[in-house]
Amino acid sequence: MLMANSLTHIRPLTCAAATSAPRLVPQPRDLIKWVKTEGGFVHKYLKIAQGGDSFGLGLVASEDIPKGSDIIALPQHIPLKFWSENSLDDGAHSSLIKLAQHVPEELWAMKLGLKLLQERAKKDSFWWPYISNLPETYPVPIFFPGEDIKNLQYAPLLYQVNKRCRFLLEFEKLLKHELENVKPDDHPFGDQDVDSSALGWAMSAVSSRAFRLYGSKRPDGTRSNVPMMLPLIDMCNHSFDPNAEIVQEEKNGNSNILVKVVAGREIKQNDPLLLNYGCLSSDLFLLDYGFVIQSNPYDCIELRYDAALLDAASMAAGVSSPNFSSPSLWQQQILSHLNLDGQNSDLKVTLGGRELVEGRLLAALRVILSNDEDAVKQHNLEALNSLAVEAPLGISTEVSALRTVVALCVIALGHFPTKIMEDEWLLKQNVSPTTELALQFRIQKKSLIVDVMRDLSKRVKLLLAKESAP
Ligand SMILES: C[S@@+](CC[C@H](N)C(=O)[O-])C[C@H]1O[C@@H](n2cnc3c(N)ncnc32)[C@H](O)[C@@H]1O
Repeated sequence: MLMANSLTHIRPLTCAAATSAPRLVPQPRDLIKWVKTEGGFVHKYLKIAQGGDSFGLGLVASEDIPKGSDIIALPQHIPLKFWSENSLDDGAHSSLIKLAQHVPEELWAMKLGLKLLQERAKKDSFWWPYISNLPETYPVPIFFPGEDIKNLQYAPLLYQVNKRCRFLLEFEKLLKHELENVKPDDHPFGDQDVDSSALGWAMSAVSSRAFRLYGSKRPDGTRSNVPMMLPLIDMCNHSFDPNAEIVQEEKNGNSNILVKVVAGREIKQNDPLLLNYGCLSSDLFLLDYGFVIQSNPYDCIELRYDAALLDAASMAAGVSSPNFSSPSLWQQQILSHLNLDGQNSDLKVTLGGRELVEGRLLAALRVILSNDEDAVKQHNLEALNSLAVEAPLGISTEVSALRTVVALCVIALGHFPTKIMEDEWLLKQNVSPTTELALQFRIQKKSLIVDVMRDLSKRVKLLLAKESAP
């Protein structure tokens, strides 16, 4: 928690503008004009406006825009990438490359963030009109006060937040060490100090705004996958039901790839332009983007496949002597096929999302609770993994398996220190924006568990009704 506290404030660079999303400078350049001046295309009915409750700014149609229209097109030199066509091959660039080598692949946003910081520190950066339009702060958990990190109440997310905070603090030290004796001309940040707060700002700017798109062609004809910041396009807010999409268009062979936003359907006057950022869990939306989506259909909760816990859950569900802790040899073999047993097994399983119960967990429950080797061997793993395949090992095994999951849900809910009703009450008090996000997040997690329980209980009822039908 202390680590996160130390990242609570980013470098105070400017005074905040009177909008819900203060920008790096109070009156930045007109982004639409800049894109047009640089040879980009912007639809005449597009404007930047307040994006709705707590969305910050967004893009809005000032008149109806027909389906299929090009709305924005950026020529190749406008997106900000780690390797840009217009990067100078100088000492500062080589120092940046060296620093980037210390960033783990999973924190790719920090790598592009280094480039963003370099451009932010440059006096005459080509991208300054874009950078000055970026938000001054990001409501992501690495900047939450310690109390609100605790308020998230969900261990897998707390783990990720702490990991990112630890990385930023370590990286700050590494940067100081590596740049100690660098000549001012070779300094990647124009001889300016970069601390963990500035690194956190850059990492969050990238994680909340960058898109991974096709890069230039490799010699074998395939294209690399390159994260890039897309000025103006990144003013679009998110929806799982978007009205626009990003397409890449090759012009003149390989030399110029346009990145475009095209209307996926008619966009009515005053409608916001919305893109789908991806089918992501609520953990990623909060960690990378700093917002919480109500009833996210792609959210799930993580559990550990733990034999003792499963025995306890099964007994609570009415199974007389479950053998998760002592599976027979044939059951153990199936568990290793499911990667739930043996060296390097992956014991992280999930509930929720499209699958409702992760296939590997469902198959393990069915197999262990069945105890009938012949019956199990009549099915392939695909069938055992699927909730859509109803009761492959008989109704009584299926009921035991589903009830065990319901009991697991009860146990998981018990790990949260507060109940949904208490959280909802707290949300109605005058809480800070970060407390509000933490409360919304944990309400969503708990609601997801309740929804899984409700769905599975319904399935159990239907199965029992079928069993007792004449
Ligand atoms: C790519 S930027 C979009 C432009 C941004 N609203 C701005 O003011 O610059 C992504 C950020 O917009 C906000 N945002 C986008 N979609 C949202 C949504 N559906 N709900 C809440 N906030 C959203 C979040 O702060 C997110 O990190």
